[in-house]
Amino acid sequence: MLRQFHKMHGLGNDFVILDARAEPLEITEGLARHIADRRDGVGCDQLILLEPSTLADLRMRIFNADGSEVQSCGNATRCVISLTGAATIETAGGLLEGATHGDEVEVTLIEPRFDWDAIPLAYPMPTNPMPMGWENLDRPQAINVGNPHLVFFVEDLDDIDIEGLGPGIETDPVFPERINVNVASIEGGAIRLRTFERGAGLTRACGTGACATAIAAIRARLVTSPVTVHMAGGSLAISWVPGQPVRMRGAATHVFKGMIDL
Ligand SMILES: N[C@H](CCC[C@H](N)C(=O)O)C(=O)O
Repeated sequence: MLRQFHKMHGLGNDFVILDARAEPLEITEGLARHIADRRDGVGCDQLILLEPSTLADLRMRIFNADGSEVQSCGNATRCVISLTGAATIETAGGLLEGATHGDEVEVTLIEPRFDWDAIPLAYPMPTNPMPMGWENLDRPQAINVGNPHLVFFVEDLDDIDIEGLGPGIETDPVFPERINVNVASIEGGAIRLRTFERGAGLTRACGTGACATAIAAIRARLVTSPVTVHMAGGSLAISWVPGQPVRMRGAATHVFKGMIDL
């Protein structure tokens, strides 16, 4: 069965978006992996499935390149708002709101959660920072912004082998749902970030990673809100004050429309 898809990206973090609001579509882990495959499929970091919602303008489901279905995706949320004009989006990570401002999209995610069992961690432990380390990365903050993130601050990003360290941290048993790994440095009041994503590996940008890292930096008084987060694919403006939802603003790019035989 031929289905139309949209190829989009948020600062180089790329997506295949299937709109199943009019005609239902079942996505298995294997089908998500196939579509995401950059040789045998269309190729993307995450597959995004749009469905009807009784709570919001639409429901957005997120499948990582490894096929795992997860709760939230900041960059894809901006793309879906830009593509559909939706103002509210239901996700497994919470109800999100957004609006387009010129060629940028602003999204209000959820109020972040910090308790060990909200990340989740496998057992009670402080999360700010966690009393743990992996080689030359230690004492990270663990934050849930709809999906789980670990944030390390380092002096020099270029000293860190994030592709070598990422998989072992992502799958450490202390994280029963695995975790997204963010490594950041503070430069001139802004943040430079690289993210090894759960289920997708090193991506050119991570929206929820930028939110979690900005929150961690504000909590540690390393920066003040709003803060710019620079990533390989571009920059996001993040705003957050304790007790409030986190907000991000940045670009969303439509690349092409295609057909796929499912
Ligand atoms: N890898 C993430 C999902 C995609 C998040 C990222 N692409 C974003 O823009 O937030 C996870 O497993 O929670």
